[in-house]
Amino acid sequence: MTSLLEVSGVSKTFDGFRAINDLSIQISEPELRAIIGPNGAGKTTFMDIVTGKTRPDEGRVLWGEKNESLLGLSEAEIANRGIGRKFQKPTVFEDQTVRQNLAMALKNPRGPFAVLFHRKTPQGAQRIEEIAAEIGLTDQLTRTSGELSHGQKQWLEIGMLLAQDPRLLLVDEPAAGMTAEEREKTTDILRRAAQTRAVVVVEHDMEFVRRLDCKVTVLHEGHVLAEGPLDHVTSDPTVIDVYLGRSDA
Ligand SMILES: Nc1ncnc2c1ncn2[C@@H]1O[C@H](COP(=O)(O)OP(=O)(O)OP(=O)(O)O)[C@@H](O)[C@H]1O
Repeated sequence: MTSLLEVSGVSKTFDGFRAINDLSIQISEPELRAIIGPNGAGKTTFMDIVTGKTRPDEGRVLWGEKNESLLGLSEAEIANRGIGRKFQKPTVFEDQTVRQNLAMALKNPRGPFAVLFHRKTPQGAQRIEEIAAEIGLTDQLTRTSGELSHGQKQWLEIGMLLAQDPRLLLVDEPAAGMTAEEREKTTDILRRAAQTRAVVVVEHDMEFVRRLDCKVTVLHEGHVLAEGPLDHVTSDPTVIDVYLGRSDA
């Protein structure tokens, strides 16, 4: 495991309020990491900073073997480096089939016409089958995406991100609105995806985080409060005090 993303000493103030406060987080490759913390802890802002949506006031965000700074890059440039983000709400093309959605998302050879022709190549078709298997939608490939359940749409969107072959996948509250069975399948998908890449999951659902069975980072007031296995962080008195004991946890 080598360090893929290194966030160090990052701070961000909004209108005098310090949402991120001297935050340092390192993500390896491959790795599955869960980030938990009470409302307002800075989880979304952390992802906004990594993806270039929000510029920090200070600190470093370094990427890859060459320790490239992501801070001067646009959101598109950062995405091109191999950072994919899954927002809470699924955004698949509802009128298109599952196969068409995956075909559109496949990483294509660069060039103006490659996108048009790529879909028809045998490699593209094979990759679609592989991704469909990875997200458990093999038997849904010909279905119109709008007909899928909420969970299936979430998996399709994860598949569309996997099609881009990201080195780091940021996933925001994947379990929200899912049935228990869907949540279980989602943990399987994320765990599998994290065997070959870095996957960072922001989640409130503790049972979901437990099933992810990975290193957990607890954020509080924009700072890392505790880090380690779930049992370790959940037995930390400060974590219990600020997070687990609260009704919004
Ligand atoms: N663009 C912004 N302008 C002003 N304040 C902001 C902005 N973005 C975030 N904040 C504030 O920064 C703090 C951290 O917010 P953030 O959304 O990162 O927390 P979070 O841990 O993701 O919370 P939640 O679990 O509720 O999604 C909050 O107090 C929020 O109100």
